[in-house]
Amino acid sequence: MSVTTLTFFPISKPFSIFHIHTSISLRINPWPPIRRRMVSKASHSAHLGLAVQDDFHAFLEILPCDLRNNLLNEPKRAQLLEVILDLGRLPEARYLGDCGGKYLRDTQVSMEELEYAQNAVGEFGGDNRAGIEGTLHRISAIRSRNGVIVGLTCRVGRAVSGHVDMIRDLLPFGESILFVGRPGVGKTTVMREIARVLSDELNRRVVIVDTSNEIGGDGDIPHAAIGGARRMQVPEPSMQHRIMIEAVENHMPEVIIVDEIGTEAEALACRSIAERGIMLIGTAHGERLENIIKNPTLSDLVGGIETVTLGDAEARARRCQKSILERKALPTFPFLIEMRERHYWVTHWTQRSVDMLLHGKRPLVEVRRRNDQFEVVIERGTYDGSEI
Ligand SMILES: Nc1ncnc2c1ncn2[C@@H]1O[C@H](COP(=O)(O)OP(=O)(O)OP(=O)(O)O)[C@@H](O)[C@H]1O
Repeated sequence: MSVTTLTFFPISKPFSIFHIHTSISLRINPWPPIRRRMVSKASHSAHLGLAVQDDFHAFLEILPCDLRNNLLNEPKRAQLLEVILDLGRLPEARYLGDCGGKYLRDTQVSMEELEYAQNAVGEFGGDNRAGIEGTLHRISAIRSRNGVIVGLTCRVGRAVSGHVDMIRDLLPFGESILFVGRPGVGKTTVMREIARVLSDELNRRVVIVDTSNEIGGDGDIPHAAIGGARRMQVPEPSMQHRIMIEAVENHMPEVIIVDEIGTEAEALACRSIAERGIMLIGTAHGERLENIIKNPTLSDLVGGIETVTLGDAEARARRCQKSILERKALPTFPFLIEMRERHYWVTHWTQRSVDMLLHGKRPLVEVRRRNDQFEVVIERGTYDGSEI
């Protein structure tokens, strides 16, 4: 995969988020002309400036007894992503970033231990995922050919508050935002907090279409982390698009939040919802904007692409080939955020970035990151995307 680099404009004096955004119309140009840098202080002060709640004891309950103490006393507990239990193999803990993985004991996982874990969690859905009632943890199963569970990936779910400061300034405008990034980078976690901020602080009517109960947690009463946002459960993952439309038709939302947009039907449902003026907050698989542009199923989210044949004179004037790629329509999501790391995000104004990438140019983007004081710093830079 090609590496994307960013070059920054020099930083001048700081601006407050409020000052910058009150005077702009996002549909015309989201980046104000003289912005170089803006800073917001993280509003919470527990782990690294964020308030993190992880219901860790409930997570430990589903694991073999001898692993519990081991994990409870682990100094890297805040970085723990998931515990892997595979039949006949050593149980493993996986940590964020460079921390890697670690075996938790030197005896293999037994069938009894897997059965114990299965009994301790809720029912597995069509996507082979289950949860622990009242928590945000996600348990995913691997089955044998005859349907028996032979492996479990137990992911720690956390309610984090303060993380949304990375994009808090974008939320009041009601423009749809698509998050992309590698698995585990924190997309679902931030969507949960966005749901809370939009419903409780900005008083929007928010509906979460929660396909595997990952955003609102397991059980029929959603987790407090989503604030006053309402949550619609989805009986089968293949019905996600239908529930999205049902949410709009029956519950009059101003905002729809949906994780893992992955099929053409879901992409179409997003377009139809956006055309009704409803704000969408979603995630899609892919690490970069280019991945979405090149993905035939998902490219509609960023406007879609088509091949256009130019006349001889036009091609000569533009100094390009006669067949070129153009964006087909307005993007469903005016903003696309590449979550490169938990605290390092690249924000695209989708329409302009797609056009420029299709023309072989490097668009201007906003890089949002936390500095050493854990403040959010926003800088503008040119994006060095790979060739489309
Ligand atoms: N800001 C944060 N602080 C602490 N832990 C976090 C933070 N963001 C995410 N996590 C933790 O990282 C793990 C992965 O987060 P999350 O499920 O949100 O990732 P994701 O990008 O949605 O992954 P996937 O694409 O696989 O669903 C979880 O255990 C979550 O609790």
